[in-house]
Amino acid sequence: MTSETLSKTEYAVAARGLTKTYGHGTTRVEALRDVNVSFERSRFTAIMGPSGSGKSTLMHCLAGLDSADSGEIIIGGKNLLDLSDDQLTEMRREQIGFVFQSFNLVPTISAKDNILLPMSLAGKKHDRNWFNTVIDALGLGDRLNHKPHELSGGQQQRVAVARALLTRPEVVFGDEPTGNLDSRTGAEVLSLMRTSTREMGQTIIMVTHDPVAASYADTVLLMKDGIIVGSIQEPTVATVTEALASLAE
Ligand SMILES: Nc1ncnc2c1ncn2[C@@H]1O[C@H](COP(=O)(O)OP(=O)(O)OP(=O)(O)O)[C@@H](O)[C@H]1O
Repeated sequence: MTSETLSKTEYAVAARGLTKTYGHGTTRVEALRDVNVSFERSRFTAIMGPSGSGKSTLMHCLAGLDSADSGEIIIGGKNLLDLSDDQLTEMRREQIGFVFQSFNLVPTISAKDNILLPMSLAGKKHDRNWFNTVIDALGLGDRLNHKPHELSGGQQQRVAVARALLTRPEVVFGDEPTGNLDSRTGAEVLSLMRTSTREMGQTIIMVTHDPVAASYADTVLLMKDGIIVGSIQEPTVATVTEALASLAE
Protein backbone atom coordinates (compact mmCIF):
# COMPACT_ATOMS: atom_id res chain seq x y z
CA MET A 1 0.00 0.00 0.00
CA THR A 2 1.36 3.47 -0.82
CA SER A 3 1.15 6.44 1.54
CA GLU A 4 -1.57 7.87 -0.65
CA THR A 5 -3.79 4.82 -0.35
CA LEU A 6 -3.06 4.50 3.39
CA SER A 7 -4.06 8.10 4.02
CA LYS A 8 -7.45 7.59 2.38
CA THR A 9 -8.44 4.64 4.54
CA GLU A 10 -10.45 4.59 7.74
CA TYR A 11 -7.31 4.13 9.74
CA ALA A 12 -6.26 6.72 12.30
CA VAL A 13 -2.73 5.31 12.32
CA ALA A 14 -1.07 2.91 9.91
CA ALA A 15 2.47 1.67 9.59
CA ARG A 16 4.16 -0.32 6.85
CA GLY A 17 7.52 -2.01 6.77
CA LEU A 18 8.62 -0.49 10.06
CA THR A 19 12.12 -1.42 11.19
CA LYS A 20 14.20 -0.20 14.12
CA THR A 21 17.59 -1.47 15.19
CA TYR A 22 19.50 -0.45 18.30
CA GLY A 23 23.26 -0.81 18.73
CA HIS A 24 25.91 -2.32 16.46
CA GLY A 25 27.84 -5.55 16.14
CA THR A 26 27.37 -7.84 19.12
CA THR A 27 25.02 -5.37 20.85
CA ARG A 28 22.76 -5.04 17.78
CA VAL A 29 19.06 -5.60 18.58
CA GLU A 30 16.34 -5.65 15.96
CA ALA A 31 13.58 -4.10 18.04
CA LEU A 32 11.11 -3.83 15.11
CA ARG A 33 11.37 -6.19 12.17
CA ASP A 34 9.15 -5.17 9.27
CA VAL A 35 6.03 -4.31 11.27
CA ASN A 36 2.81 -3.78 9.30
CA VAL A 37 -0.14 -2.60 11.35
CA SER A 38 -3.24 -0.40 11.04
CA PHE A 39 -5.43 1.06 13.76
CA GLU A 40 -9.06 1.79 12.86
CA ARG A 41 -10.63 5.04 13.99
CA SER A 42 -12.65 5.05 17.23
CA ARG A 43 -11.13 1.79 18.43
CA PHE A 44 -9.28 1.00 21.63
CA THR A 45 -6.25 -1.23 20.96
CA ALA A 46 -3.89 -2.71 23.52
CA ILE A 47 -0.39 -3.85 22.54
CA MET A 48 0.93 -6.75 24.61
CA GLY A 49 3.83 -9.18 24.53
CA PRO A 50 6.76 -10.45 26.55
CA SER A 51 9.38 -8.07 27.93
CA GLY A 52 11.68 -6.92 25.12
CA SER A 53 9.22 -7.84 22.35
CA GLY A 54 9.22 -4.25 20.99
CA LYS A 55 5.98 -2.79 22.40
CA SER A 56 7.48 0.47 23.67
CA THR A 57 9.65 0.87 20.59
CA LEU A 58 6.59 0.46 18.36
CA MET A 59 4.57 2.93 20.38
CA HIS A 60 7.38 5.48 20.54
CA CYS A 61 7.94 5.24 16.78
CA LEU A 62 4.20 5.50 16.00
CA ALA A 63 3.96 8.56 18.27
CA GLY A 64 6.97 10.26 16.72
CA LEU A 65 8.91 10.11 20.01
CA ASP A 66 11.56 7.86 18.45
CA SER A 67 12.52 7.54 14.80
CA ALA A 68 12.12 4.29 12.89
CA ASP A 69 14.97 3.27 10.56
CA SER A 70 12.68 2.60 7.62
CA GLY A 71 9.07 2.16 6.62
CA GLU A 72 6.19 4.59 6.83
CA ILE A 73 3.83 5.78 9.54
CA ILE A 74 0.71 7.57 8.41
CA ILE A 75 -1.21 9.78 10.86
CA GLY A 76 -3.73 12.31 9.61
CA GLY A 77 -2.68 11.60 6.01
CA LYS A 78 0.98 12.43 6.64
CA ASN A 79 4.00 10.16 6.74
CA LEU A 80 5.85 10.90 9.98
CA LEU A 81 9.13 9.78 8.47
CA ASP A 82 8.91 12.55 5.84
CA LEU A 83 8.35 15.38 8.36
CA SER A 84 10.94 17.92 9.48
CA ASP A 85 11.58 18.27 13.23
CA ASP A 86 9.28 21.31 13.38
CA GLN A 87 6.51 19.56 11.48
CA LEU A 88 6.87 16.53 13.76
CA THR A 89 6.59 18.75 16.85
CA GLU A 90 3.42 20.29 15.43
CA MET A 91 2.04 16.86 14.60
CA ARG A 92 2.70 15.63 18.16
CA ARG A 93 1.07 18.74 19.61
CA GLU A 94 -2.01 18.74 17.43
CA GLN A 95 -2.71 15.20 16.29
CA ILE A 96 -1.37 13.06 19.10
CA GLY A 97 -2.34 12.82 22.77
CA PHE A 98 -0.35 11.04 25.45
CA VAL A 99 -1.26 9.45 28.77
CA PHE A 100 1.74 8.16 30.70
CA GLN A 101 2.00 5.93 33.77
CA SER A 102 3.37 8.86 35.78
CA PHE A 103 0.57 11.36 34.89
CA ASN A 104 3.12 14.07 33.90
CA LEU A 105 1.05 16.99 35.17
CA VAL A 106 2.60 20.39 35.89
CA PRO A 107 2.52 20.56 39.74
CA THR A 108 2.25 24.35 40.12
CA ILE A 109 -0.90 24.94 38.08
CA SER A 110 -4.53 23.89 38.51
CA ALA A 111 -6.16 20.84 36.95
CA LYS A 112 -7.99 23.13 34.54
CA ASP A 113 -4.78 24.84 33.44
CA ASN A 114 -3.09 21.47 33.02
CA ILE A 115 -5.94 20.32 30.79
CA LEU A 116 -5.74 23.50 28.72
CA LEU A 117 -1.93 23.59 28.57
CA PRO A 118 -1.37 21.94 25.16
CA MET A 119 -3.87 24.33 23.56
CA SER A 120 -2.41 27.35 25.35
CA LEU A 121 1.09 26.37 24.20
CA ALA A 122 -0.19 26.08 20.64
CA GLY A 123 -1.79 29.54 21.01
CA LYS A 124 -5.23 28.06 20.36
CA LYS A 125 -8.57 28.73 21.99
CA HIS A 126 -10.45 25.72 23.28
CA ASP A 127 -14.01 24.90 22.34
CA ARG A 128 -16.00 25.45 25.56
CA ASN A 129 -18.67 22.90 24.69
CA TRP A 130 -16.07 20.23 24.03
CA PHE A 131 -14.24 21.15 27.25
CA ASN A 132 -17.49 20.72 29.21
CA THR A 133 -18.25 17.42 27.46
CA VAL A 134 -14.82 16.02 28.33
CA ILE A 135 -14.94 17.30 31.92
CA ASP A 136 -18.43 15.88 32.47
CA ALA A 137 -17.49 12.53 30.97
CA LEU A 138 -14.44 12.31 33.22
CA GLY A 139 -16.28 13.59 36.32
CA LEU A 140 -13.79 16.39 36.96
CA GLY A 141 -16.22 19.30 37.31
CA ASP A 142 -15.58 19.89 41.02
CA ARG A 143 -11.80 19.36 40.83
CA LEU A 144 -10.81 21.91 38.20
CA ASN A 145 -9.32 24.48 40.59
CA HIS A 146 -7.27 21.94 42.53
CA LYS A 147 -3.55 21.51 41.98
CA PRO A 148 -2.31 18.00 41.12
CA HIS A 149 -1.08 17.27 44.70
CA GLU A 150 -4.61 17.97 45.96
CA LEU A 151 -6.00 15.20 43.75
CA SER A 152 -5.98 11.41 44.14
CA GLY A 153 -3.94 9.32 41.69
CA GLY A 154 -7.08 8.39 39.78
CA GLN A 155 -8.18 12.02 39.57
CA GLN A 156 -4.72 13.05 38.37
CA GLN A 157 -4.84 10.41 35.65
CA ARG A 158 -8.33 11.59 34.66
CA VAL A 159 -6.88 15.09 34.29
CA ALA A 160 -4.16 13.62 32.04
CA VAL A 161 -6.84 11.82 29.98
CA ALA A 162 -8.86 15.06 29.69
CA ARG A 163 -5.71 16.92 28.59
CA ALA A 164 -5.10 14.28 25.90
CA LEU A 165 -8.72 14.36 24.67
CA LEU A 166 -9.15 18.13 24.61
CA THR A 167 -7.26 18.74 21.38
CA ARG A 168 -9.36 16.02 19.68
CA PRO A 169 -6.20 14.33 18.46
CA GLU A 170 -6.18 11.73 15.72
CA VAL A 171 -4.90 9.26 18.31
CA VAL A 172 -4.16 9.01 22.04
CA PHE A 173 -1.24 6.80 23.07
CA GLY A 174 -1.22 5.31 26.55
CA ASP A 175 1.94 3.87 28.13
CA GLU A 176 0.77 1.67 31.03
CA PRO A 177 -1.74 4.42 31.91
CA THR A 178 -3.04 2.53 34.94
CA GLY A 179 0.33 1.17 36.10
CA ASN A 180 0.41 3.51 39.12
CA LEU A 181 -3.25 3.13 40.12
CA ASP A 182 -4.97 0.65 42.39
CA SER A 183 -7.24 -1.80 40.59
CA ARG A 184 -10.53 0.01 41.31
CA THR A 185 -9.20 3.42 40.23
CA GLY A 186 -7.49 1.83 37.24
CA ALA A 187 -10.81 0.27 36.20
CA GLU A 188 -12.47 3.68 36.37
CA VAL A 189 -9.82 5.31 34.15
CA LEU A 190 -9.93 2.42 31.65
CA SER A 191 -13.74 2.60 31.48
CA LEU A 192 -13.48 6.32 30.74
CA MET A 193 -10.90 5.69 28.04
CA ARG A 194 -13.19 3.08 26.51
CA THR A 195 -16.12 5.50 26.71
CA SER A 196 -14.08 8.10 24.82
CA THR A 197 -13.68 5.68 21.91
CA ARG A 198 -17.37 4.72 21.87
CA GLU A 199 -18.96 8.09 22.55
CA MET A 200 -16.39 10.62 21.32
CA GLY A 201 -14.90 8.67 18.44
CA GLN A 202 -11.42 8.81 19.96
CA THR A 203 -8.78 6.31 18.77
CA ILE A 204 -6.63 4.90 21.60
CA ILE A 205 -3.51 2.73 21.45
CA MET A 206 -2.18 1.50 24.79
CA VAL A 207 0.84 -0.54 25.78
CA THR A 208 0.25 -2.68 28.85
CA HIS A 209 1.47 -5.78 30.67
CA ASP A 210 -1.82 -6.15 32.51
CA PRO A 211 -4.41 -8.59 31.05
CA VAL A 212 -7.15 -6.85 33.08
CA ALA A 213 -6.30 -3.47 31.51
CA ALA A 214 -6.10 -5.09 28.06
CA SER A 215 -9.57 -6.60 28.52
CA TYR A 216 -11.02 -3.05 28.27
CA ALA A 217 -9.70 -2.75 24.70
CA ASP A 218 -11.58 -3.72 21.53
CA THR A 219 -8.50 -5.46 20.16
CA VAL A 220 -5.28 -6.79 21.63
CA LEU A 221 -2.23 -6.97 19.36
CA LEU A 222 0.38 -9.50 20.40
CA MET A 223 4.08 -8.84 19.79
CA LYS A 224 7.05 -11.13 19.98
CA ASP A 225 10.65 -10.58 18.82
CA GLY A 226 9.89 -7.30 17.05
CA ILE A 227 6.89 -8.39 15.02
CA ILE A 228 3.14 -8.62 15.51
CA VAL A 229 2.31 -12.27 15.83
CA GLY A 230 -1.41 -12.21 16.46
CA SER A 231 -4.47 -10.34 17.64
CA ILE A 232 -7.50 -10.94 19.84
CA GLN A 233 -10.84 -9.26 19.16
CA GLU A 234 -13.12 -8.49 22.14
CA PRO A 235 -10.45 -9.73 24.56
CA THR A 236 -11.21 -11.10 28.01
CA VAL A 237 -8.78 -11.54 30.89
CA ALA A 238 -8.82 -15.29 30.22
CA THR A 239 -8.15 -15.10 26.45
CA VAL A 240 -5.36 -12.54 26.94
CA THR A 241 -3.71 -14.52 29.75
CA GLU A 242 -3.85 -17.69 27.67
CA ALA A 243 -2.38 -15.96 24.59
CA LEU A 244 0.48 -14.45 26.64
CA ALA A 245 1.25 -17.84 28.17
CA SER A 246 1.47 -19.43 24.73
CA LEU A 247 3.80 -16.62 23.53
CA ALA A 248 6.14 -17.35 26.42
CA GLU A 249 6.50 -21.02 25.40
N1 LIG B 1 17.57 2.75 23.70
C1 LIG B 1 17.84 1.46 23.49
N2 LIG B 1 19.12 1.05 23.25
C2 LIG B 1 19.38 -0.25 23.02
N3 LIG B 1 18.47 -1.24 22.98
C3 LIG B 1 17.20 -0.89 23.21
C4 LIG B 1 16.80 0.47 23.48
N4 LIG B 1 15.46 0.51 23.66
C5 LIG B 1 15.02 -0.76 23.52
N5 LIG B 1 16.06 -1.60 23.25
C6 LIG B 1 15.96 -3.04 23.00
O1 LIG B 1 14.98 -3.26 22.00
C7 LIG B 1 14.18 -4.40 22.30
C8 LIG B 1 12.70 -3.98 22.41
O2 LIG B 1 12.57 -3.14 23.55
P1 LIG B 1 11.18 -2.51 24.00
O3 LIG B 1 11.46 -1.62 25.15
O4 LIG B 1 10.50 -1.95 22.82
O5 LIG B 1 10.39 -3.81 24.47
P2 LIG B 1 9.05 -3.91 25.34
O6 LIG B 1 8.25 -5.00 24.72
O7 LIG B 1 8.42 -2.58 25.47
O8 LIG B 1 9.65 -4.39 26.73
P3 LIG B 1 9.09 -4.20 28.23
O9 LIG B 1 7.81 -5.00 28.29
O10 LIG B 1 10.16 -4.83 29.08
O11 LIG B 1 8.91 -2.74 28.49
C9 LIG B 1 14.73 -4.97 23.60
O12 LIG B 1 15.63 -6.02 23.27
C10 LIG B 1 15.47 -3.80 24.22
O13 LIG B 1 16.54 -4.23 25.02
